[in-house]
Amino acid sequence: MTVLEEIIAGVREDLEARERALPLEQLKEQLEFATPALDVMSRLRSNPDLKIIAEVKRSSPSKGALAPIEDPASLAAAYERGGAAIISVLTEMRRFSGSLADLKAVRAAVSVPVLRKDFVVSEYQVWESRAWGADVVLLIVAALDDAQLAALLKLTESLGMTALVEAHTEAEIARAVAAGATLIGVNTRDLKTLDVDRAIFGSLVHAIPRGALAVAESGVRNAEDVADYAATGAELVLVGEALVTGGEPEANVRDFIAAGSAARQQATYESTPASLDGES
Ligand SMILES: O=C(O)c1ccccc1NCC(=O)[C@H](O)[C@H](O)COP(=O)(O)O
Repeated sequence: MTVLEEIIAGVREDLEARERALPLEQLKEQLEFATPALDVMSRLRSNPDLKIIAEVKRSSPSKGALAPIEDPASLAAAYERGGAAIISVLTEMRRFSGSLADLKAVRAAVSVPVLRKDFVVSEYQVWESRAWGADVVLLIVAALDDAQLAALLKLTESLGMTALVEAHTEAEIARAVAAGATLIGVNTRDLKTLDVDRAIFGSLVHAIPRGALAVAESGVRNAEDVADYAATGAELVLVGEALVTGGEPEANVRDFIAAGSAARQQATYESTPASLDGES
């Protein structure tokens, strides 16, 4: 079994227990009272800067324990003060020490969109994400077949949420596009081996259509890495470990945005015909 398959096996077991405790029909009733999800794509498209998705991440299969994060709401509030466009909350319990309670606490603490970062393999989890306050749901192409991906994306959007559809290869990006994804992530961590290769983003970004937004995920150690992703075409960068272990989360998010935005501007300038000609 790959790491991804092992994680998903555990996710399915935990999911069965939650479905027994709260069947889907009862869960749907809770949504009648939920506030609508935020319009994430409009917010993202209205801002030309490099945007940071800042993650609440206690532990991971690749690194083990990262940070205790006793108060995820305070961490998320610091990320928001630093300018994070989206707060990502890992809700998987066994390997990432996350929970739906973290998602709810973060939702209550910030006004920016909140991403439920988990291994979504069923419609129940999509309904659940909305019920616990998510605006964005992660859908991992490698974890789903084409029919599942299309159905989960459709359900996510029908509930007013946005799907961050994550790929790791050109073929997976093609599947994300075929399913109708408009927010497409390239995870530079191979979820089967856990190896990180940041250069993968630059080599695959051309496959993401212009109408979609490109997200570089994983492996950021510092502002320079954010700038490198931005220079090669990232509109958003998802950062976990560097923010939870780096201290000063607010200042670090701010620095990452500044470095990424400067690199984006430089890349745009260099690609305009006038600048190539040396004209002003
Ligand atoms: O982080 C892991 O080790 C991991 C292993 C298996 C599946 C998913 C995993 N991480 C999820 C993520 O995508 C990252 O948390 C996210 O991109 C941030 O990565 P990083 O900045 O490298 O912490």
